[in-house]
Amino acid sequence: MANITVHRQVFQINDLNLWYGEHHALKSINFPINKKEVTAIIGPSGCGKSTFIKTLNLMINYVPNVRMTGEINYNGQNILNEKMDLVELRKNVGMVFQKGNPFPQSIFDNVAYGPRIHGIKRKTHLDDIVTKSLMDVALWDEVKDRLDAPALGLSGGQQQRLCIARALATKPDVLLMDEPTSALDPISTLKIEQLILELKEKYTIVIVTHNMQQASRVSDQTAFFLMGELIEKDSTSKIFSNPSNERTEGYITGRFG
Ligand SMILES: Nc1ncnc2c1ncn2[C@@H]1O[C@H](COP(=O)(O)OP(=O)(O)OP(=O)(O)O)[C@@H](O)[C@H]1O
Repeated sequence: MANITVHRQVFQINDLNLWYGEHHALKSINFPINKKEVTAIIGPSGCGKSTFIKTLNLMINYVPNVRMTGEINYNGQNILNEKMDLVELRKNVGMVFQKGNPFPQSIFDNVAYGPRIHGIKRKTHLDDIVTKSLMDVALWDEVKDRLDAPALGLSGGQQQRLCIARALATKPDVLLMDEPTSALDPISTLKIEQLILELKEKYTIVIVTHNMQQASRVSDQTAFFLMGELIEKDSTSKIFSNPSNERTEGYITGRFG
């Protein structure tokens, strides 16, 4: 029988340290991220949440004077290895930011952007990808009659769903979301949360959030960061009902942060 290794973890982070110049922003982080689960990263401002999520597809490499040690194993391969193909990595590990940031192009071209970069040119193929990606984020019905209209004409919540569709169009297996609803109204926020719950059937999702209700609503695992350290990571129900560390409890009960 073939020797097949099944990775339940998409990422395994081992002893990850990160410095911005002299500032030690991530301190010896050890962290498995499970496949097809939602992992929430919580913690007070400046604790390293955004820094951490940006290491997972090496968007952090765009920041000058960053140094890292340790390992970030993605499907068994250490992405800190110099030979890593970053275009391929970011195709597989997509990212959505705080504010929807569509390109100043049409709705169609925004979603087709990634597939085109990866060499898909045939119109019918692009049509299929764009339709499916927009359906996946429940935006299709709202935009199907105006795919050639500028994406910047959409509402904030629609722009954020469009950016999720743009990330999905390259068929990633991980979706990183850095405070994806912090600029949205409550109804748009609920739509994104509903979407996250649907997307986890197919994707592994890591979400940074300041909103603890949101973490408890959408995530399976929660990790609490404080001053660059991972204080505790556990199932979301355990973190919010009976955390092991008193600093986690202090944060989730609102005693600090
Ligand atoms: N480009 C940078 N250069 C230097 N220091 C940085 C840089 N980006 C972040 N830092 C510092 O690293 C630490 C972690 O920042 P990070 O943005 O990851 O925190 P965060 O938990 O995401 O905060 P917030 O919730 O406010 O977004 C902070 O002390 C921050 O000032």
